Amino acid sequence: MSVTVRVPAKVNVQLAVGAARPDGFHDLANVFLAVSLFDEVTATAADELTVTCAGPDADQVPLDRTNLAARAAGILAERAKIAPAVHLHIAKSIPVAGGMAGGSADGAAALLACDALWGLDTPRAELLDICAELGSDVPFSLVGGAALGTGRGELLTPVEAGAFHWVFAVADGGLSTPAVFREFDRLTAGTRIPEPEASPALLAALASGDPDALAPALANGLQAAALSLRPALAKTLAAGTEAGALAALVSGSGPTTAFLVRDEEAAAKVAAALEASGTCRATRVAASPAPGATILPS
Ligand SMILES: C[C@@](CO)(OP(=O)(O)O)[C@H](O)COP(=O)(O)OP(=O)(O)OC[C@H]1O[C@@H](n2ccc(N)nc2=O)[C@H](O)[C@@H]1O
Ligand SMILES: Nc1ncnc2c1ncn2[C@@H]1O[C@H](COP(=O)(O)OP(=O)(O)O)[C@@H](O)[C@H]1O
Repeated sequence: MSVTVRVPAKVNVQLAVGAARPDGFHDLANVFLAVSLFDEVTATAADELTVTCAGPDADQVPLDRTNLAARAAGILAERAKIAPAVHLHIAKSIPVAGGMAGGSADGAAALLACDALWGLDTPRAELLDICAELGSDVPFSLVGGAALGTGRGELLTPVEAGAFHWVFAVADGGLSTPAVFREFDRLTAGTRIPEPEASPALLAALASGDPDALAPALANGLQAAALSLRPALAKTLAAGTEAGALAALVSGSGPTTAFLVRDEEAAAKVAAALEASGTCRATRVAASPAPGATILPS
């Protein structure tokens, strides 16, 4: 018997970053938006916990117990006092280490798939607790749509979002999330860092579904740090803007870059121009909001 769960990538339409906390994390006002790039995780009964992965970036995905899908299965089994007897197969489409929460997505998907496979019927609140234990981004991967994440990003409040169109430029290689936060600390050392707060203008623009209102409100507090570690991303951002994107920003901790466009036609044009510019490895077109982790019919 198998259970397959489909789970979306995310872009952060606002990422306000506070000062480093004593536990090393940063308080955030993190406005997450799920986009229609999906991984699929299939859980199949097996003798022991194993992970396989397929897709263009599969060679960059760890297959041991550090894989977030494996960690999710391990934590759920331990709580239920059963053996994690499952094979997890990840059909990977979300860029790896790209600032689109692909590992988090697989963690949330594996949790939902194992819960169904093992017939545990774990309450939603408990699943969200396990997600928060796995990582700051993981609760959002479970719920999808659009949400404001506070605390380290794990405390979610749903927000309203109209439909938007996006192009993503995938960079060569990844960026380490902790390294980008460390670079943020270095760049802001000695400055007063305000408490992170969601922008009312951004939330109103998101709800309106008007890309011309959303474009000037997009803001990523980690962008300067990502650009400092990967200066070539500035060329990618410029290439997308020159091709007619309404706005360009780094997705989360990067190095994937995100381009807000008016419609599907503009998306195809901007994607083609980005590919021709030679400033990225590949492009992906997507729409938002996308649903969170969902069990597919068998
Ligand atoms: C930056 C964001 C934006 O959504 O995602 P990515 O763009 O990397 O996908 C997130 O905050 C990443 O969340 P996630 O990838 O789940 O991070 P975690 O596993 O919880 O933490 C990894 C490390 O990132 C740093 N970290 C993470 C979250 C946070 N609020 N403050 C931090 O300082 C810490 O150094 C931590 O040890
Ligand atoms: N299922 C997974 N898919 C991708 N990466 C994973 C997974 N599990 C653990 N990782 C590790 O997490 C790191 C960050 O990957 P990812 O979640 O894709 O990026 P980001 O944190 O930038 O959104 C990877 O470099 C990899 O070592």
